[in-house]
Amino acid sequence: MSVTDMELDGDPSATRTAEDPLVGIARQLLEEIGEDPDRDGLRDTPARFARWWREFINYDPGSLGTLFESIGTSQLVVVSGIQVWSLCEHHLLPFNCSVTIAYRPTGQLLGLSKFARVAHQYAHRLQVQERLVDQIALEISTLSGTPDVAVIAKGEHLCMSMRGIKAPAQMTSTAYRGDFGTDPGLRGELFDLLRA
Ligand SMILES: Nc1nc2c(ncn2[C@@H]2O[C@H](COP(=O)(O)OP(=O)(O)OP(=O)(O)O)[C@@H](O)[C@H]2O)c(=O)[nH]1
Ligand SMILES: [Zn+2]
Repeated sequence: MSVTDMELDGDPSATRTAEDPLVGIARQLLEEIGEDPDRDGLRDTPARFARWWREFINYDPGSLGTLFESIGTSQLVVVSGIQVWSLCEHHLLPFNCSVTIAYRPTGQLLGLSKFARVAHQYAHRLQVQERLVDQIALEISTLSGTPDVAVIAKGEHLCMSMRGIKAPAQMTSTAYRGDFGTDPGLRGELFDLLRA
């Protein structure tokens, strides 16, 4: 839901700007942790909190469908180092990932920027890293019309670094579709490229 003018009493002509319910939730949170939401410094915090959550959840990936005519070869295309931020669904704490997307465009060629747009689209929601890579791989496959897609993400989760076990660590997750799942040679070519 966005922060918008809302209809009052079912009368579409009577509108006013309604306060985002997230503002009230943030005020309650501040009170619960012993803060005064009306003190200097915190007065605008509930509205900022609401804005950042809406910005995160309502992320618009923009245009995704730009495709180019295939050049008729089956070269491997790898886009690496795509940095995304997501939120772990267990603790609502951020994790960041460096995402690599590879595909063998037997169908059409996908515009270069679209790989990052897709990665951000699926990062902007409550996630686990394993599902994030799976969803990106499926979307790239659907958009490009090629079954051969690999996605690798290396992430650090604040829920592990700043709380709980407090052991910063990197998690790597992979999604291999099509020949990437069955052909060790193709995966080897990808790993060689990533090492180069
Ligand atoms: N597999 C996976 N686990 C995640 C991810 N993000 C967070 N987790 C883990 O989710 C688990 C939730 O475990 P719980 O035991 O229910 O929660 P908790 O008591 O706060 O666990 P601790 O983090 O060990 O203190 C933790 O082990 C987290 O490290 C993710 O993307 N993938
Ligand atoms: Zn977590």
